[in-house]
Amino acid sequence: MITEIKVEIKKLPHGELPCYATIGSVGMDLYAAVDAPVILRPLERFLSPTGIIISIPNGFEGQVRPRSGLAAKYGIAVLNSPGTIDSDYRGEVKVCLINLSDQSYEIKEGDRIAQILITPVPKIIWHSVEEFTIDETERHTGGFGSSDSPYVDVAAFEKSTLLEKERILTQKIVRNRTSLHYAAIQGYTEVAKPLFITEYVSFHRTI
Ligand SMILES: O=c1ccn([C@H]2C[C@H](O)[C@@H](COP(=O)(O)OP(=O)(O)OP(=O)(O)O)O2)c(=O)[nH]1
Repeated sequence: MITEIKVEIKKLPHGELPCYATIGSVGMDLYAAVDAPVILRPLERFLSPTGIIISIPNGFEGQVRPRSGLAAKYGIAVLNSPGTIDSDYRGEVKVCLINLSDQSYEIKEGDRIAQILITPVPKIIWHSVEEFTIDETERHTGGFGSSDSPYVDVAAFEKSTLLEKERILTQKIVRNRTSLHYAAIQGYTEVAKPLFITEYVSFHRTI
């Protein structure tokens, strides 16, 4: 089912209405509303006008995203991707382009330089707590590439609670037998055993 939402738009003299390139496109192309061609040298950036002003309904945002063709073929990216268009913004929509290639790139009037999506955004009301309702998660505090390593962080493992040890072992056994090995060596076999039966079997089935 397709939901249609009316969004008010003003087309400036130099602008063109963004439109969907195909029936199934989710982003609408934004056009460069430049008076004269602009040469973007390598690593140069340019805030391109688009010639449109939009009034996004409250509860929605505009996202300015790059076009993959421009990126893949010419190294042209949207620097602040995705650009955020606030619902209370009444200025001209602009696109901050950057040339990440080693060749100059020419932007001409009417070029399709980016795409815009209007998407719903819930209003968040912070609810301060001392403890989270759901505190134990598979990721826990891991981030920034933590899931890359198949090995148990020994120091962190030693310091963790039994519940955390179970969590670490569950994750690591599925990825790599080293942690199970470690658990057995360190005498954590009671923890590892029930996990061994379920996780180790499924590990072997998936490889
Ligand atoms: O790619 C973009 C990003 C932003 N804007 C406009 C609409 C947006 O509502 C306004 C502010 O953008 P943002 O909040 O990202 O910028 P800021 O640096 O935080 O500025 P401000 O202090 O004005 O919010 O600039 C654009 O036209 N194109």
